[in-house]
Amino acid sequence: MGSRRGRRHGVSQEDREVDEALALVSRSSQAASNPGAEPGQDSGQPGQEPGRPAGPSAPPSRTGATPWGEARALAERVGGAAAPRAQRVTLAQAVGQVLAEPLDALTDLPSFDSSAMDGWAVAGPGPWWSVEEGGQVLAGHAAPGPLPDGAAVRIATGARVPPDATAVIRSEHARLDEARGRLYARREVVQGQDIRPRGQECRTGDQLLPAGALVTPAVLGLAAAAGYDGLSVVPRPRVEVFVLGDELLSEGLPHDGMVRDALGPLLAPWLRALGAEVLGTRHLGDDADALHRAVTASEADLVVTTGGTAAGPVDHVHPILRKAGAELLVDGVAVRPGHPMLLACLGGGAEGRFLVGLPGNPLAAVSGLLTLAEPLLRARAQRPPLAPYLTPVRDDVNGHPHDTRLVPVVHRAGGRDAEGAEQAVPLHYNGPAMLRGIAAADGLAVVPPGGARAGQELEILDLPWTEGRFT
Ligand SMILES: Nc1nc2c(c(=O)[nH]1)N[C@H]1C(S)=C(S)[C@@H](COP(=O)(O)OP(=O)(O)OC[C@H]3O[C@@H](n4cnc5c(N)ncnc54)[C@H](O)[C@@H]3O)O[C@H]1N2
Ligand code: MOO
Repeated sequence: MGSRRGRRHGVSQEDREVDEALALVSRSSQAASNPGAEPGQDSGQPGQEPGRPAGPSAPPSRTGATPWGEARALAERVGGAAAPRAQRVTLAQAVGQVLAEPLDALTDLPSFDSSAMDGWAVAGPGPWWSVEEGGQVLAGHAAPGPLPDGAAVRIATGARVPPDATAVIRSEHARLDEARGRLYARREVVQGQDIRPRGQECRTGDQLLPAGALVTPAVLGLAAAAGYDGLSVVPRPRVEVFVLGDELLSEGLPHDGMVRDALGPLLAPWLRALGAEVLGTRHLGDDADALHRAVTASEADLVVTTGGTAAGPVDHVHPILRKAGAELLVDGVAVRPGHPMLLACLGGGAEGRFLVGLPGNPLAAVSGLLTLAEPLLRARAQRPPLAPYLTPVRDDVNGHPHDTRLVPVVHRAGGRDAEGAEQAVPLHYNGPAMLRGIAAADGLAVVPPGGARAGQELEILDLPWTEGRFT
């Protein structure tokens, strides 16, 4: 706390008043109804109704904190400001990255006239005589010779259609009189049927996908079919995580005032799900020199720290950023939880190297991850912006008088109203030090200052596992 620009050291009277007011409301009206809420986090101002803007008696807004939407937009801008050079990688390495160049077909597809079915290639009207007893044209085999008019030859799906063949008849639609060596069609034969002509899907040079397309497993298949052995992609942003705090344990039960490090295990896979390459996660304790050395020596495009963003005696993030000559771009965001989060530029030339300082409280850290790291990484990897996604909220949600709130919700898995329309169900256990709510959630609802009424549409930030899948 106290991390707003120009007054990082100490807590102002104004800040104390805000938090005391919120804590009182929370204790009197929230605690009983919402066991998971924490003082100052799940409450509106006294007497305030959800969905109403803060009235004249609302505590004053904190100065210097960047509005939530502005902070996200700024993180996206700096992330996208300098496009990193394209990188040539194998197909397998490219999955999950973004195409740096359009995917142009290197060949016609199919690259030869091919049979769509197992059956007979025929030339001209029937009945046909079999070209050679037991003869057949198989996929991948040598080019067959021309088919004389009136002839038929067995053919397999994917095999080259002999020159001069006029149709393919599926085996189940043909009858072979073996004694006479004659082939009869059981139904009308249409010129060209079940022949896939060369270039049906694309011609050499056709654009199959534009630059910027996400390389999905389906894109890998298409690229391979179209002749690619590797792809030119936008490199994944490299991220290094420094977990701060002497009180953190890496295993076993919490004891003696120590707590388990919840962010080390959470951040690397979450960052990977956001498209980053994670160089490593290191626990640095509360050692300012070690943090300074680690931040200045890091080769990452983005350094993510956890904890130490406030103004306590061992909160070293601001001092080491000053010492490193970093430029603070965002120093506190008007969002709960997570308001002490910060974004700094560490220099690094045209492309820029950045640091996102996540608050130590675990849900506050998730809030910082989605507010600052996600847009920065997305823009740097040149992934397309996400269209805002709105859904009505099932229940009233208390808001902060001035700040945006991010509240864990379930919206895909089971949140439906009587008519079956999707709705977001706000979850309890959403205090800044709690992960119980977010662990059960598939999104975070963006609650405007003043709160929201049941039925009101709120923006939802999807979590990477929203659709029930995670790799
Ligand atoms: N006087 C004030 N103090 C605080 C304020 C305030 O407004 N005035 N704001 C509080 C808020 S809100 C937050 S968020 C935290 C942010 O503080 P820091 O970023 O400096 O975080 P720490 O002090 O290092 O830790 C806070 C809390 O989180 C626990 N923690 C830290 N790292 C981890 C981890 N990896 N895994 C699990 N838990 C972690 C830590 O033990 C503390 O309990 O400041 C408040 N203070
Ligand atoms: O409200 Mo703090 O920002 O716990 O997260």
